[in-house]
Amino acid sequence: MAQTKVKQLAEEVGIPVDRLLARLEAAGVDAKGEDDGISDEDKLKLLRHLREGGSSVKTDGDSASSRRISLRRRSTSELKLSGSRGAPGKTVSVEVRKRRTYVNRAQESEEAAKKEAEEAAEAQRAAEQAEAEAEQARRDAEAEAERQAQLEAEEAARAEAEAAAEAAKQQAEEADKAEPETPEEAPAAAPAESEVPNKRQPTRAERMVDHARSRAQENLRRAAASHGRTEQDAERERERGKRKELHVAEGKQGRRKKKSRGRPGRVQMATEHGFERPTAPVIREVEIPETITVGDLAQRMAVKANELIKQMMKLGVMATINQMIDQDTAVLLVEEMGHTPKTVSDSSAEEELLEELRAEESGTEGKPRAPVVTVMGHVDHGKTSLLDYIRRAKVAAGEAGGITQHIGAYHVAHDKGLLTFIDTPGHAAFTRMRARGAEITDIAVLVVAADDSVMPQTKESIQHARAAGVPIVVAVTKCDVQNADIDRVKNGLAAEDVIPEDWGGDVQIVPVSSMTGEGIDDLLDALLLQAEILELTAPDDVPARGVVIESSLEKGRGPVATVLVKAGVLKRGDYLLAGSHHGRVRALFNEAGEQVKEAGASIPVEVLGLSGTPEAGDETLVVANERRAREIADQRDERMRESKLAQQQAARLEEVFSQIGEDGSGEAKDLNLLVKGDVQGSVEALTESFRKIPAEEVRIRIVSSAVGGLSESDIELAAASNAIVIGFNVRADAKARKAIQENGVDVRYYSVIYEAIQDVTDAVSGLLGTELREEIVGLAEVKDVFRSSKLGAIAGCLVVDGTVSRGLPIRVLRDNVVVYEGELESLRRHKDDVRKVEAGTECGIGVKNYNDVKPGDQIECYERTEVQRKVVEAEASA
Ligand SMILES: Nc1nc2c(ncn2[C@@H]2O[C@H](COP(=O)(O)OP(=O)(O)OP(=O)(O)O)[C@@H](O)[C@H]2O)c(=O)[nH]1
Repeated sequence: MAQTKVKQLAEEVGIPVDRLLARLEAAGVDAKGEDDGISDEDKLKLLRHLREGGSSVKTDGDSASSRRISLRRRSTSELKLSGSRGAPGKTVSVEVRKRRTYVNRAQESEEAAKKEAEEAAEAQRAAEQAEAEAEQARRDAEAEAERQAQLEAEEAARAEAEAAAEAAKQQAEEADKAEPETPEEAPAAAPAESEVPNKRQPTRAERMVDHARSRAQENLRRAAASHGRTEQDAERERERGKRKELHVAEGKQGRRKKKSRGRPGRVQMATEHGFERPTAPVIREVEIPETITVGDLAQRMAVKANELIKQMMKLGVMATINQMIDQDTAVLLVEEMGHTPKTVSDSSAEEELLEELRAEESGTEGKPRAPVVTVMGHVDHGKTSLLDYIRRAKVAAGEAGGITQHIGAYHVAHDKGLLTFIDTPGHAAFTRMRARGAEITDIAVLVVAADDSVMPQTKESIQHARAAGVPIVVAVTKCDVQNADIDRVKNGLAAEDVIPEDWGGDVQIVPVSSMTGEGIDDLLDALLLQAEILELTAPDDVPARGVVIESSLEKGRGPVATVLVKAGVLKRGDYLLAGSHHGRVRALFNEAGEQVKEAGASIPVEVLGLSGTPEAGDETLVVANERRAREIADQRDERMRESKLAQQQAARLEEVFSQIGEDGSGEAKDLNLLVKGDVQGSVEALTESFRKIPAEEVRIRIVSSAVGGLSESDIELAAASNAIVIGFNVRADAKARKAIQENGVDVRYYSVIYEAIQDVTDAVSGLLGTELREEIVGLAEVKDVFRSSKLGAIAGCLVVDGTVSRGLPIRVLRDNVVVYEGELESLRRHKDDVRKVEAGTECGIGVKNYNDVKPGDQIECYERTEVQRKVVEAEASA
């Protein structure tokens, strides 16, 4: 017979061993200890006893406990999460506690129902708790491990859910199992069990199982979503983070890595991009100077330099980023890239500045200023001695040590006023200054030695002064010498049309001696008197401007420039522009070597602080700031470089007439001529004839006429006076030829007087007319030739230079030899008729009445323009 031990039975029914022993004793079963065996018969005995009223068996419990029996079940399971990527694994203990109490419904049906509901709720809570723990475990796992862990978490969640479901199922089964037993085996101990088989018991079990299953499914779904989110999950994520996508990554959120959501409480910044994609291409107005680098142009168009270089390659131009391109090319490129070009002159900034200065000066009243004097004359006549005497006697007078320094100019305080002397004697310096456009001299002192009278250079000096329109005061030097003859000097001067005052003319003649100092004060008086007549004034409350007299690079001082102020007051600290250099005036020194704070009109000063050494004759301007100074200096530098390449614009005979009225004034224009001939007779004949040419619109001026070959001085005078040189049976010497080349002076040689007169006559009367000049505007290379029944031979070409336009005359070249001249009949691009085709573009060209065009030929497209006709070719090299 099968025997169960008391202990086992007590465990099975869930009551203490003592209590079971008491009940067994009451039922008459002989069982003393927990290890005593109980047979089936004993069990039935106990059951019978219990049915018969065993419920009232007194135990140490209360009466209520006799009416019910509680089954407690605790199941513990372990959830093992293996770590990934080196993270340690984790074990989560899951404990499910369940308690079920069976109540005798016969006695407490209502109460039992209530209790049952509570128990069911408790069971439900227990299951939920288990699931909550599983959920927590899943979250932890999610945080610690990534994809691999998720997969395992999925597994674990499923296992756990199944465990929970299993637990619930087991419980339900147990309840089911208890059902048949209860009415027979333990009616007293568990009277409620007689009622267990009612309909509610299995329903509840099923419900719990269903619930556990649905939870398991939910867990599964979440686990799966953690590494492959569904659309709803993404939406939820967006909602949670309030994160908005960039338009550039639309629909690509799945690619992004999960990022930290920042510190709690931190203000969530909008992550939307600030840049908005333009809706239409931006068309810019691009300023184009006369020359520009590729890189700079690209920057102005806001495109990458590479893009621009590519575009240039398309047009057939190979260029690097730092390459300079001219304005025309730049304009073409800007148009090609869809922007609007705006050409600006290199001198625009300077013009603007000068315009401002002019406007400022025009409204300002001029103040009297000292005259600026230049000393000229024949060699050894005493120019340097005179200047030295004045400087020594007048500048250094009263100064300690009497040290003076040569700065190119100095000023003298005489009893009656101030005078400024240019310290470089001779007309060469004077002319050079003039040639550079610097008209700084107010009065010319013509030095003539009393013992020598008028000499060739005296005459030249007179001509230079006249050409510049500068009044002359004659200083007859060496009056102290024995053979001094002032009357002879006066005679010589009168022969040159310099008439002394005492002879009824307007030229003051002052005898002086640089040895004794005799007459020096009279000379200064005469100069001041002349200045008074000239009424020299300059505004002083305008930005200072002046002219560079000379400059040098000095050790320890840097670039030093002597500037003669023409208007305004130059001060220390001013931003000065001098030629193509600029800088802030660091210090100013006068001719005595003393530092001064400022210098007004007609005062020469040494300026320290410039970026380089400007050239004599360069204009200086004070500008508002360094940026402007640098801008204009750069433009001037650029212009200078260009002018070195291009020949200086000198007057040309054929342009004389065409320039009439160009300035819009309608006034007569001067035609300056410098005449040199082999003999006096021919020179006189020429000058007389020129003066007699009837010209209404052109006024002929003979700047100089002399016998002899063309000298450097002649060319300099012609350049400074914008004169045309007429050489009759004479040629230029080597120095003069060099000067001709440098200055671009128009020199014409004749051997027949009539021809010279005729040319000048034609020039001033406009009879030179115009001639047609050709300009090649485009060149195309023939790549292939197609035959068309309608159009004949069509040359498939690539335009390699310039522009090929319809309606212009063309030439067909074979090996650089013209083989045909004609017209362009058709110009096509991709079967479309076009008006013009730019360089770098392919096109089809049909040549009118010419079918013999071959691959390799070149088609030149040219334009005819009218230009002033040239009379006689200058033979400068002769
Ligand atoms: N007795 C006397 N001699 C003078 C006078 N002026 C100049 N001399 C002398 O004449 C010579 C030439 O004088 P410079 O002053 O050198 O003449 P310059 O015109 O400057 O000469 P270059 O520089 O060669 O053009 C010198 O020996 C002087 O001493 C003067 O007024 N009286």
